[in-house]
Amino acid sequence: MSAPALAPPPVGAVLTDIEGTTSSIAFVKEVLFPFAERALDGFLDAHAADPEVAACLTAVRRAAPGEEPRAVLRRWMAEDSKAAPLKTLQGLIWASGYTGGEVTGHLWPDVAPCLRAWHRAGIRLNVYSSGSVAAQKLLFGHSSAGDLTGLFGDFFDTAMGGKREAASYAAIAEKLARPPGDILFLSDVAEELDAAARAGYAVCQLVRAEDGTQPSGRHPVAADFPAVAATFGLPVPRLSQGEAA
Ligand SMILES: CSCCC(=O)C(=O)COP(=O)(O)O
Ligand SMILES: [Mg+2]
Repeated sequence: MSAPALAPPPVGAVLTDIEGTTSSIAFVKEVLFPFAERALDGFLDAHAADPEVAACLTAVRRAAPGEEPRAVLRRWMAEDSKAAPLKTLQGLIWASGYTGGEVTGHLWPDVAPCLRAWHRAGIRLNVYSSGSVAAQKLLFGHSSAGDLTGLFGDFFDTAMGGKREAASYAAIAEKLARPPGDILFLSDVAEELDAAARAGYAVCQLVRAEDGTQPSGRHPVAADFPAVAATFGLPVPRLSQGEAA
């Protein structure tokens, strides 16, 4: 007789990535990034002296001495660099798009019902993205499912360290005052999951067909958030037709 499959240990908190996990890669690459690229010059012309913008430009000059900061920012955009000054500036630029109604934060239809059910069940929800904390709050605050910011406890960006470094996840667990094994990290990127797993987290790879994500073979996979819930013993809400993936 074969041994019964062991249930995974209960999850007390979820830490979720955004691009490729809660939201489509196409939204980030085809809506958000081009919006920031188009608006960059006008934004810098109007705001270069604002303290937060000036600090970003100083950081760009320090990172690429002798180069024109706008050219550096455009190169970083083309490379999808996760450099902090670029991410901060993108967030500041997106603010006008979200608040003016030009941009709505994309969420896969299965995401909000699960987040609400997990929150109701007392699971602490948190975000970790390369996008700045301000940009994360904009996306969830102006999302296709309404303002979801109240569901989240903490938002983390690369101020905690890179997403492919185990130390970042250890630092986040400390901030959340939880043992790493109590936290489930959700991402589409295998290297991020590797790092979180090294720090002791439970992990799950989101393999969303529409994004063309390939399973790494190194981690549990889920096609959507209800599949995450089923695998890790979290509440599974009943989805209406439009919310099913
Ligand atoms: C906060 S929304 C914009 C996402 C972004 O700028 C990005 O670089 C994607 O990073 P993620 O870590 O969410 O994959
Ligand atoms: Mg991602």
